Amino acid sequence: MKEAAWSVKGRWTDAERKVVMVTGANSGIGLALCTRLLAREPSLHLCLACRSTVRAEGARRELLAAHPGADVALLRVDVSDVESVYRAAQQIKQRYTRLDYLYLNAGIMPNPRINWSAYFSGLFSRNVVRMFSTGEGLLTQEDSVNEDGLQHVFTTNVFGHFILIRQLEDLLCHPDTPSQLVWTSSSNARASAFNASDPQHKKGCEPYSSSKYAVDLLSVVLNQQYNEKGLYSSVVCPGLVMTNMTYNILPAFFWTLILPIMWLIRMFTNTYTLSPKNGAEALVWLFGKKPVSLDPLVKYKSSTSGMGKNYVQADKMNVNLEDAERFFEYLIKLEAEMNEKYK
Ligand SMILES: NC(=O)C1=CN([C@@H]2O[C@H](COP(=O)(O)OP(=O)(O)OC[C@H]3O[C@@H](n4cnc5c(N)ncnc54)[C@H](OP(=O)(O)O)[C@@H]3O)[C@@H](O)[C@H]2O)C=CC1
Ligand SMILES: CC(C)CCC[C@@H](C)[C@H]1CC[C@H]2C3=C(CC[C@]12C)[C@@]1(C)CCC(=O)[C@@H](C)[C@@H]1CC3
Repeated sequence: MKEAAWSVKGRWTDAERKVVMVTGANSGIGLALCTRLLAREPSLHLCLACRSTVRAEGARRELLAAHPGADVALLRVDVSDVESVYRAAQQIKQRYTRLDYLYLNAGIMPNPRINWSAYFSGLFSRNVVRMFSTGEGLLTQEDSVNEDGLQHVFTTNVFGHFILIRQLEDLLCHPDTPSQLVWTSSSNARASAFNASDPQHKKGCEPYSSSKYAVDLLSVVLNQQYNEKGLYSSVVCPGLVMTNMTYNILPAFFWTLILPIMWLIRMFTNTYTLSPKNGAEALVWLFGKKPVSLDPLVKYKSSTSGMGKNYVQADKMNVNLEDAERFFEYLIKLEAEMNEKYK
């Protein structure tokens, strides 16, 4: 770290201290991750990258209440707004000389709608377990366009984070001391929801599924491009977790009402992690894992057994490598346009 101003409570951060940044850290899985990381390694420097200063300060207070000595800094960034990402990256470069972990966790699923006819026909099909564990075909969303003319879901879940990584290359790429990117993807990521000719999903009605598949593709290419430079990327699925995102699909009282059913479903699928703490399992597990020991083609899934035991399941991803390369080229082109506009 560079400046005294960023050492909370007037303490300097020494070179050994790991620097961890989490986007979307003020609630849900992001906040649970921060809590668990501090419990595991109290000495780390944690930076909460959030769009709302008020909510970020609230999260920081909560973390400090549980871990009074913790070193927690805040950074304002709206990942749906490319200009905000460039500004944030500038600030990060002024504050830090390196980033050990960058958790790319912020994400949205706006205006979700349940396809009830798919739900009821799925209930009596062979795919019922898959339907409940991935939500495949059950949800549609209504996307919008931001001021740059970019799709909102794509920018928030993928592109804003991509720009952040590219802007922070110097802090992330140290071949002797590798850094790790950890994406909060989803088992809802589906190749058939992604169209390489329409990577922003302008035409479809499943932008969330498409964006999470895009994350999976991107992570694969990032590993190809950056491993030699000391940067590694992994994708995680936290399972189905009760957070603001899921309370946006169905009201909180409904989820509470069907909680016994969800515990029952847990007997058949280990993906109903339900609490943010359980959902953060794979994200915490990756912290401290040697990046070279990780498989770039695997999605690490937080899992909770019927008896409530947490563990991580490694599932091979079904990604199209040609689409991955084509998508990366698309991102690089779009980045060049944004660089011209904002740099
Ligand atoms: N809940 C679940 O079942 C699952 C969630 N996930 C993924 O987990 C991640 C975390 O979601 P979850 O904890 O569930 O939901 P939450 O809504 O609780 O958390 C989302 C976080 O992202 C932040 N965020 C959203 N938009 C932006 C933005 N434009 N700029 C900066 N931050 C932003 C939110 O901030 P704010 O408070 O300001 O809105 C919030 O802190 C997401 O990527 C989601 O797709 C994946 C699989 C399952
Ligand atoms: C469980 C109940 C009796 C009925 C609930 C039906 C649906 C609302 C859920 C069934 C599977 C769920 C699911 C998700 C959302 C809610 C369901 C569709 C996700 C898509 C939420 C976000 C993610 O990223 C996925 C991992 C979830 C997969 C399962």
